[in-house]
Amino acid sequence: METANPINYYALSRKTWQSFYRDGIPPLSEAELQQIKGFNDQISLQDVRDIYIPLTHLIHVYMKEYESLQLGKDLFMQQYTGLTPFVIGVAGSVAVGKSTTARLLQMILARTFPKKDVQLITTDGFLYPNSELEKRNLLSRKGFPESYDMPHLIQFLNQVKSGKRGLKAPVYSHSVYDIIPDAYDLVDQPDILIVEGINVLQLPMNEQIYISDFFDFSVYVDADEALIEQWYLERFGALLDIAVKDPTNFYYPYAKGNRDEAFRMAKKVWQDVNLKNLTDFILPTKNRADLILHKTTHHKIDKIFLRKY
Ligand SMILES: Nc1ncnc2c1ncn2[C@@H]1O[C@H](COP(=O)(O)OP(=O)(O)O)[C@@H](O)[C@H]1O
Ligand SMILES: CC(C)(COP(=O)(O)O)[C@@H](O)C(=O)NCCC(=O)O
Repeated sequence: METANPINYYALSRKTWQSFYRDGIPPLSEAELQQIKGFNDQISLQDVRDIYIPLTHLIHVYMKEYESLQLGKDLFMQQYTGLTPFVIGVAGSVAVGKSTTARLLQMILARTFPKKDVQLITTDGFLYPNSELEKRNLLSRKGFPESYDMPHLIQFLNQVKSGKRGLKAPVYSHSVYDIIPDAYDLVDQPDILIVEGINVLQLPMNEQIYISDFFDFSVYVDADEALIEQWYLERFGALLDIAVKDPTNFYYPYAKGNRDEAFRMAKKVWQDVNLKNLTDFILPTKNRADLILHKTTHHKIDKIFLRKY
């Protein structure tokens, strides 16, 4: 897989990155470490210290610039609009670890800036429900650009930026494999909103405005294809283990059936759907991100690319 364009990015080793802003940061408390382990016990706490803490400082630099530009614009226009949410996009392949990265970021930002309300949504919730995908003959295209209700997502982000209260983001469940009717994530005037999804840096045709127009900072989570496939299959295994106890789970029949056959099916879905989506529609958006986090085996971040301009 091709790496970031070296012309407009600083290529930084993990060692260089972790040397940024090391001083004066209080160590994570036992409760915070437990909280992180609580949502994924595989996460390396070394990564949290070495990668995510410098990252929050970088985001703070962008936030200061954002606030100052907003105030400057208000002064110029002789008006007061107040601060609008700072929006962070997290992009990357299916199963590369976007949602894990986004949750970590949410937790560490909230800890670093205790007065800021940090909220998180995922664009999976803006997929059309399976019934609608079926009508549009798109069931085998889940995750591709046309499977999302982009106008809805754009309108939603516009409302977030306009300071609207009590917004309801629809919710997708991997284990139901569909949108959950009547469920939602509340977005209520956050100071920081993290928007995570495979499509967040895409430039769909027929849209006057893109999702990324609402972003004040963006991250692309990157890794070699073979590793992402491995993580996809590991997650599939974990989904089967959960499903075996629940007949209503989408994966229940696979969990009860022959495990090798189930994995053969998952491999085919990876090859025909998610890998194709990665190659054709997700990877081309990588060089639009402000920061690229490159992961190697065991999800360890080994290289970081920071956009120069
Ligand atoms: N930093 C990490 N350390 C350990 N495991 C991780 C890490 N990030 C992701 N994973 C695992 O990789 C799989 C895919 O991660 P997930 O966050 O669900 O990806 P995405 O949101 O990109 O589809 C999951 O099984 C998750 O537990
Ligand atoms: C819902 C998704 C499009 C989004 O993926 P995510 O980034 O949340 O893992 C994906 O998990 C998916 O369901 N893809 C379709 C093919 C499949 O894996 O079943």
